Amino acid sequence: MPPVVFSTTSPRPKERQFAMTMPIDPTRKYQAFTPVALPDRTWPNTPLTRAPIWCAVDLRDGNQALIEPMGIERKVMMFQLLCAMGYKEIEVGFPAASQTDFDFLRHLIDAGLIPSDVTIQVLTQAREDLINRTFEAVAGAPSVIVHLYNSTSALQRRVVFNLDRAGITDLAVRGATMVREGALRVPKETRVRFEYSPESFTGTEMDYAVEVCEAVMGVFEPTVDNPLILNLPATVEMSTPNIHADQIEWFGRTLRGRERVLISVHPHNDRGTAVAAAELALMAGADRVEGTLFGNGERTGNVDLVTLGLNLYTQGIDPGIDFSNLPHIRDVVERCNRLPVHPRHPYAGDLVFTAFSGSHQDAINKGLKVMRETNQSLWEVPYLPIDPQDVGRTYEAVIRVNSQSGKGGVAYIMEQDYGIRLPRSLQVEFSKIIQKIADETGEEITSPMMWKTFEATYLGNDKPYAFIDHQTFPEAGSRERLLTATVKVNGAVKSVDGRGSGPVEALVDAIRKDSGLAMTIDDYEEHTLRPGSDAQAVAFMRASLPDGRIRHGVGIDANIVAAALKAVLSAANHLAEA
Ligand SMILES: CC(=O)SCCNC(=O)CCNC(=O)[C@H](O)C(C)(C)COP(=O)(O)OP(=O)(O)OC[C@H]1O[C@@H](n2cnc3c(N)ncnc32)[C@H](O)[C@@H]1OP(=O)(O)O
Ligand SMILES: CC(C)C(=O)C(=O)O
Repeated sequence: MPPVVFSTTSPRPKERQFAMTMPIDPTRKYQAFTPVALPDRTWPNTPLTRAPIWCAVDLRDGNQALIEPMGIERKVMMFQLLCAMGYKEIEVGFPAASQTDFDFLRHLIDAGLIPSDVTIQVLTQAREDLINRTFEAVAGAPSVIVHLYNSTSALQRRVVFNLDRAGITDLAVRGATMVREGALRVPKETRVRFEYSPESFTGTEMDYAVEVCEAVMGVFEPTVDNPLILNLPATVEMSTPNIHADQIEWFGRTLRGRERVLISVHPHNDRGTAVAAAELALMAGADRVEGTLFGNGERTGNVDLVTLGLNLYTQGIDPGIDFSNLPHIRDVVERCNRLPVHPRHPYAGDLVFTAFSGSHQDAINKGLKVMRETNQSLWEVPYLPIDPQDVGRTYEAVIRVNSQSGKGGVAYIMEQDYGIRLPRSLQVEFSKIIQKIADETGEEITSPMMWKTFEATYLGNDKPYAFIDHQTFPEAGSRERLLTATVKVNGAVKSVDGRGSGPVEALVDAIRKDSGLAMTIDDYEEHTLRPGSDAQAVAFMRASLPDGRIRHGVGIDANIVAAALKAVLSAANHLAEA
């Protein structure tokens, strides 16, 4: 497979690179979109409660926009992915347009690759030769939607077809008639349904859009049981999503025989609001959505079916599509399209479950902890609109550390990756060390880098004192214990003696006698690193000098007393350095 490309554009001409002033007066070059008048719109008060009928058009609209259109192998891979995810209507191509599309369709049919509950959809223009070829291509398929389109917008009527409204209606009606007749020629076992798109619907006067669609309905004679799909494409997204929703509601309210059609939408993303447009269109009465995985498609793309589906899911609505292995879905789509999915793409991007910033990390960390501790099923974690595990991601990359991070992020990684629950005051101290490194390097601190720093700072700081062994003895006539520790002092092995109520206090006493370091232990915590009999213990000491300076020490050992004594020496070494 060729590598996935991240840049598909040529470099800009040099002289334009730094020109920051737009030379054109937009008030003279562009005009505001004229909305349809719908003051009594009802869609704003109609929440979404169920998934629409989905139609995946990756193999047609997505494919026609690729730098390297898919060959049969990639097409089969995409088709099988879409089927596995649960799409039941899949536009597989424009079979009359290219031999590859034709051959792919024949391969799907002849090799029996179409599941019995999946309907394939094929696109054709309103041209006799193309329609005839389309029917050749679909013969033998179990269930087909033949999708006829012609542009109806004022602009295209004028510049592309040089026809008036009546001329375009005539083109559509003739096309529909040819499609209806073509359907009579296919073998009986192939169930044929029809779809008509007044292409460039968003640039079409609404009264004319209704007029041409009613004329096409007159040919297909749909019924409630065998409805015609009227697909209303935002071939070019031209307005804010609310205006698009007004168009859809207006169309549905005006069309005669609304109950005999399924209204489908097909948003493109020219203004970057295709998802919103689709959602509001569904509120406005659309029954069906055509789109592609991750929004591949002409120019800025089609509406993204993954985002739409998971937006429903996160509102507690079953999208009817399986997104449980989104990394795999993304991988297949990237291989088929030879285009990358952006790291910030909703739900699927590499970085969408990752927090670098301190306050986000802190909140996520606390949220996950509450979820764990309370065993609650309702997902409520700050900054994470969905549980990453629901889409096949892990919590591994949820928190990553750079100069924007705080103690919460550091604590999370130390616990998650190394099982070390840093006490709060040590979190503060260690995160400052990490932040300094991140600031100085300007880079991310990966988990192994963090561990190396932790090790070097707290476990490997062996000057002047390094622990070797210890023994404790009761002291006759006293409740205190005597301790003899074998240590290295700046590399030389030596015994030091002290007394105290326990081994920790006794070692502090021994150090004071040996070096004069007037250290006291302010706090002490210890926990096992792994459950089991050979578990290691990790001990944390917070120690201070009389002048108020505070330092921490950490010790790890299979013996809990030895772990604590190592932590005392680690803290002593830091204080000696201070
Ligand atoms: C919005 C969309 O995505 S629509 C789907 C678009 N997809 C594609 O175009 C991909 C596949 N297309 C193709 O391979 C080619 O365009 C073909 C095979 C379909 C047609 O190729 P050609 O015959 O060379 O026509 P070409 O596309 O250059 O020209 C378009 C002609 O068809 C006419 N036309 C365009 N759309 C339609 C239509 N829906 N119905 C009838 N005629 C149409 C145009 O007016 C123009 O006519 P003219 O030759 O009299 O000026
Ligand atoms: C053919 C139609 C549905 C289309 O692809 C579009 O308008 O974008």
